[in-house]
Amino acid sequence: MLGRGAARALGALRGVRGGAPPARSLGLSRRLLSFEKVLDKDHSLPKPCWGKDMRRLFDQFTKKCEDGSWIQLASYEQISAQRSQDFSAFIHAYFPSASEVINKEKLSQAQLFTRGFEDGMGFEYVMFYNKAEKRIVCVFQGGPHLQGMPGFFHGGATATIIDATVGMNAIVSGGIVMTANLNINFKSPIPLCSTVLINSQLDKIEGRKLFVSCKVQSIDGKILYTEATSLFIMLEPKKKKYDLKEAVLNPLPA
Ligand SMILES: CCCCCCCC(=O)SCCNC(=O)CCNC(=O)[C@H](O)C(C)(C)COP(=O)(O)OP(=O)(O)OC[C@H]1O[C@@H](n2cnc3c(N)ncnc32)[C@H](O)[C@@H]1OP(=O)(O)O
Repeated sequence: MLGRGAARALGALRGVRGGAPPARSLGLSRRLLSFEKVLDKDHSLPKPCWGKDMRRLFDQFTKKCEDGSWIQLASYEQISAQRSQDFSAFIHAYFPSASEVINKEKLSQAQLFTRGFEDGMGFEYVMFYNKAEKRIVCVFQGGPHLQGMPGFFHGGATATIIDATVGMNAIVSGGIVMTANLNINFKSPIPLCSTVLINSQLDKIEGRKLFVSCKVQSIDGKILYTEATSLFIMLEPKKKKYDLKEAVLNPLPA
């Protein structure tokens, strides 16, 4: 696990983790977007449902965080209440027509797609970020409710975790971005309930465009399951009022 120095470095970046007090003891309201959400469960920390491969890779990457070259990204179902409101206001201002058709009552049931499954049944994952190399590695263990062809992951589930990973890579560099294009080549089916590594790389930034690619591989690196390229667009900077990058790196304000 983390040494004290690494834990402090991570804590400074994220303001949480490594013994930081939970949201409630920080005095944060648990009430978000006018409904109840538990803020302080970080889904990217080890759970009993994680298999030995997932756990071993978590430990390996956590060790790499000790010198500060890698950062483990925390993952909550929701960001803080204030940030949720700021973010919603920004998005609604950016997409006014969508804002008109969004069912405000249904919003009370909203949650991050990849975190909406019972533990172990859907997407179990943890991401590690290397700023110098512009890489994010996602350790992903997909559960039985992600089946497509019998015994294998659904291609849409694979696309989802790819989008989440390359998307996170774009966010940490560009702030508020949206996927404009995602090209996926499925090379080999991924066995259900296996653990895989998703290696993503920020290839280039051109103005508001971020180009991110990734490979999904077996944990021994011998099988290339999937490869993808993507284009993310930073939402118009002049309209930007919300720092998503900061929220990702530091999800619970001190
Ligand atoms: C926390 C978990 C993170 C997970 C990440 C998940 C992210 C997502 O899944 S987002 C959901 C899926 N994506 C969407 O719904 C986006 C829908 N699309 C849109 O809203 C808009 O097209 C949007 C915001 C991407 C771009 O719109 P806008 O800001 O008006 O930019 P626009 O002026 O059209 O384009 C900017 C530039 O990008 C280019 N571009 C835009 N789309 C594309 C595309 N699909 N392919 C190639 N180029 C494109 C344009 O040609 C333009 O280039 P240039 O500046 O050289 O002329």
